Amino acid sequence: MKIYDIMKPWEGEWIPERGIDLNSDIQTLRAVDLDIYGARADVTDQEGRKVGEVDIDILKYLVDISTSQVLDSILDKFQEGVIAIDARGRIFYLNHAYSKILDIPIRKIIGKNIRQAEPGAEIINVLETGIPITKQKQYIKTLDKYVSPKIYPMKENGQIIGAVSIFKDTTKEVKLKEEVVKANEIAMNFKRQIEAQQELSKLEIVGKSTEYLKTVSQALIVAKTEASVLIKGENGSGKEVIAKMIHMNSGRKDHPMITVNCAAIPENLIESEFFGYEGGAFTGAKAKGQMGKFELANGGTLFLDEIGDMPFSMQAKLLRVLQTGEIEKIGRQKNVPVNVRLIAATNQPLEDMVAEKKFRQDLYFRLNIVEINVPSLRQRREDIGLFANYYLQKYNQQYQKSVALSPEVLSFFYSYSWPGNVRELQNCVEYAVIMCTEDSFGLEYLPPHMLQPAPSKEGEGAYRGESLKKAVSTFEKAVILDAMGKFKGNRNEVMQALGLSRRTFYRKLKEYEINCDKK
Ligand SMILES: Nc1ncnc2c1ncn2[C@@H]1O[C@H](COP(=O)(O)OP(=O)(O)OP(=O)(O)O)[C@@H](O)[C@H]1O
Repeated sequence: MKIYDIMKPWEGEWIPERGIDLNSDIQTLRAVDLDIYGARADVTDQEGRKVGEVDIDILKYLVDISTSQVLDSILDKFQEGVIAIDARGRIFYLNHAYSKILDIPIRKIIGKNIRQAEPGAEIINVLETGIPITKQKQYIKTLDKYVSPKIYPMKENGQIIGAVSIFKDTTKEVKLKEEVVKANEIAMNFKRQIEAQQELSKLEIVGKSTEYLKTVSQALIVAKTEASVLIKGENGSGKEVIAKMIHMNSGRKDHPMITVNCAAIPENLIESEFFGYEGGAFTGAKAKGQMGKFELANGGTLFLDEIGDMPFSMQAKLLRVLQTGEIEKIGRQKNVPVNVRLIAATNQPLEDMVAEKKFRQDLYFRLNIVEINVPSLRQRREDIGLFANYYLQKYNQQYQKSVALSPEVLSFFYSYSWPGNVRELQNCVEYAVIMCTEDSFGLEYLPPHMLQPAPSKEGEGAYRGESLKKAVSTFEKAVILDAMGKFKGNRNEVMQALGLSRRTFYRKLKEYEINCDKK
């Protein structure tokens, strides 16, 4: 502060004998030097003319409080910690708040060099660079505290003569804010879980375990975007169910969702299945041509199930469509633009397949913008009872029966590993409802692969009063369902084990309405 900041201006003309220069710095004055003045001192300009007057009492007071002792007592009233170092880094001042916040007695560090007392302290950087540092939040791990430091260089005539750091203990505020954020997150998760549950009941989807609701809420979030989604999960865990949910909650819900099971299409037909062809494009082609899945899904969603089974050559073609937004229809000169959202699903470790060069890395990245994992039934055991009752009701209705679930079967269900997941449970309940001739089914009615069957005389009890044709179909369906469970829903293995051609196999699935064909 300068003298002119506190002087009372003088309007008359008078040249004094002695006065204080109006540019004098108050801090540089000494109280004893002011004793030569009376009650007032004259203030003079550079030519020695009186330009004002100052009250000596006030001036002496201000000179006094600028001594370090007074400053000390003021700084000591601060709740903020203050530390000051000189040009060499020696600590010449710190207040009690500093000592309290950082839990260091003053005597331990006063007079020491900051480089030894606190190596790596930010104030050293400020001393060396002259650039101030302000931080909203700095964590002190050893004390589990947060501070918000403001560190300034002290300069005189452009030279750095020291640095001062002022910081507040913000631990309570930061922790409170963190609590609030956490509470919001919990509320948000809760809200999402409620939304997920509402969505499930709307779509007749079963599941209330936290793991499954998490998957459902992720699906609902991603549904609102246009991002490609890769759904991962074991066979029969419900990947297609999640894909449908994404489609039904997206802006494309009024357009079709077309499902392609990449494993079910023979390699030589896959291109025409995807892109379609013009009439007469090749021998055996339909006269009117055929639309491919991309065209059918235009405006909507294309769900590529078992993407890991897509032939490598086809992967390149798919990638091109994703990059250009156009398809090359067989037999057509001009490319056809398509607007399709892609959802892919796999039960194979695609990352490993990429490493083994069995799956294109560029396509993998393109598909895997968002990844959703569907938990296996083992990972959500609390849903097992729900599913069991849900399917029991469904198949009792379908087969006009009123079979109940015995407690021993239910407890077996909870302990079983369900390698084929929801589909296996569904097939198992359907099988049991078909086979059961009693009011409630016990373990003996479960598909044989799940348990060691009790030895029985061949054919005993096989006749149940129905025609041979009906009995054969019932048995055939049960065998397919059982094999589906045994091979965890892997259709290729089931086909092989049952000695069926791909065509016959899919025809039988259709005929018996076995729910695993992605059509
Ligand atoms: N949450 C659920 N609620 C009701 N049914 C479900 C649920 N999840 C799966 N399912 C049923 O389980 C069966 C298998 O589901 P889905 O076809 O979606 O599995 P997936 O993982 O796509 O199978 P795959 O690996 O064979 O392609 C279907 O009949 C489906 O309706």
